[in-house]
Amino acid sequence: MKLKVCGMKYLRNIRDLEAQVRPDWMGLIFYPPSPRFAGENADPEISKVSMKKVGVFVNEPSASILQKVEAFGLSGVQLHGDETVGQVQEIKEKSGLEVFKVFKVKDEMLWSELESYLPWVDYFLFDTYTKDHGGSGKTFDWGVLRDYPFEKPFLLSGGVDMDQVHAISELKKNLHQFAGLDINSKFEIEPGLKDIAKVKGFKEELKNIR
Ligand SMILES: O=C(O)c1ccccc1NCC(=O)[C@H](O)[C@H](O)COP(=O)(O)O
Repeated sequence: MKLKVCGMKYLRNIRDLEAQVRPDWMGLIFYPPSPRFAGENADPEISKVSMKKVGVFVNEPSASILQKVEAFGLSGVQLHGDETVGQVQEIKEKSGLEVFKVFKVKDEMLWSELESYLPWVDYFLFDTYTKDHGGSGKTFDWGVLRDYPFEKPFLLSGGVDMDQVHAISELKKNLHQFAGLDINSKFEIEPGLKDIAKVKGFKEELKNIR
């Protein structure tokens, strides 16, 4: 299973994550209202970190997204708001980077609404619906994913924690498109600062899931 550690903010914590865990991706939040906002007073050394860095954006104009791609050396873009298919296509075509399009789950999913995004995304990412857009620590009913109709791989997010490893393993048995997890607030000491030992323990657990 792949692992994305989202909401990283501090250079030292990022370096520890890189040295001790090296997940498939780390996420930097570029949404100013978030307590994990990484766009202000960011250490310029963050751009030199060799882990794959995904920028997380909420309804941000494309020009601003592409500027952050350059400034932070991003390898991917996560669109976490109500971005249109047209904007997702524009970001994919202009950046050529990995694109993660997020859909926030309330009670059910209208899968047909995702279909037109398929050509422009590398992964869908399913998170819990919240008015703050993300980082809620709340889990949605994963049963909604049972009838996921596409071959496009997806990441699961929203309050993911250590005690869900068994449920994750069960979900994976029935859904080969389930490619990985995106973790955040359940692995924090404070917003933006991750408990590296806990993240490392989670990655170890994921190794046993096929
Ligand atoms: O983390 C935030 O503060 C955040 C704010 C606005 C948009 C997205 C945000 N996080 C992006 C993520 O990908 C999180 O990992 C995801 O929402 C799950 O977070 P959590 O429920 O805390 O595990």
